[in-house]
Amino acid sequence: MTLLKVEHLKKSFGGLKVTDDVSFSLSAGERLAIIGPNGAGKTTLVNQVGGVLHADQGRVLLNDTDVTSWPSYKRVAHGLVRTFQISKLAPDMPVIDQVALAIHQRDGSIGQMWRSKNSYPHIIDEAANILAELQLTRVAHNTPSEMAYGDQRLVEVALALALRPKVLLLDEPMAGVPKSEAQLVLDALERLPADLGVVIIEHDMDLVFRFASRILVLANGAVLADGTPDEIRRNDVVRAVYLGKEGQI
Ligand SMILES: Nc1ncnc2c1ncn2[C@@H]1O[C@H](COP(=O)(O)OP(=O)(O)OP(=O)(O)O)[C@@H](O)[C@H]1O
Repeated sequence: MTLLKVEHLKKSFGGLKVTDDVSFSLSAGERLAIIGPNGAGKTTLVNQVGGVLHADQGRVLLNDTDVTSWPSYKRVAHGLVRTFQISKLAPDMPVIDQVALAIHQRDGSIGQMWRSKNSYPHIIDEAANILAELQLTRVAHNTPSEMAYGDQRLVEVALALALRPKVLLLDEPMAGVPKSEAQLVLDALERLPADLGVVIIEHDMDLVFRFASRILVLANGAVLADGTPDEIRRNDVVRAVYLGKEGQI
């Protein structure tokens, strides 16, 4: 089942074409990595898909509904949720409360946050389950300011999952994560719900080639290649333009 369709998106900043006729689709359960050199247009593309930025031309379809003109909050309500490269966590609030807040936001029951937690046990249970799926139970009652950076990035994923996405856009989940914590993040990402469609922007090629079922390579805003990790690894044009002639992948 196709969850997301991007058709002929175009975006320019002044004379600079940053998205140049990009099309791709994403099915339920697919893990699509978008890779490309710095400045290739990955973030700009994901911003247009998420509705943070509007395309000059082209369409974005979510479950066959044209959402091109929709603001991001409306796309979120229809199952398209993204995380950001820069942390948006509240530094001093226990993470289980932050996840509960996201669930309340989703359900339109934010007013209940002022009551005792005993009055919304189902929400606290759901928050605890989301954290458990990401192997974050051990830090559920910690605040981000006292957590390892890799765990903080996973809490961002937990907040996104609390919104019950069908499509999750992950913007560089490994950015800033020390090598010693990388395995933990990858393990958690591999445990994301099987039917979720995931689009990931990532520079860490270890993660990309282990996590992705398909890879879209961008260069100068245009699609250079779209294929399975094996096809991308063997693609001479990708090696020459992006990965270096020796092909470090
Ligand atoms: N608001 C803006 N105004 C003008 N130019 C912009 C703007 N946002 C991005 N650009 C330019 O668009 C191009 C694509 O940027 P983008 O951030 O999408 O690339 P990227 O592939 O995500 O890069 P990186 O891997 O470094 O994050 C770059 O040349 C960038 O300088």
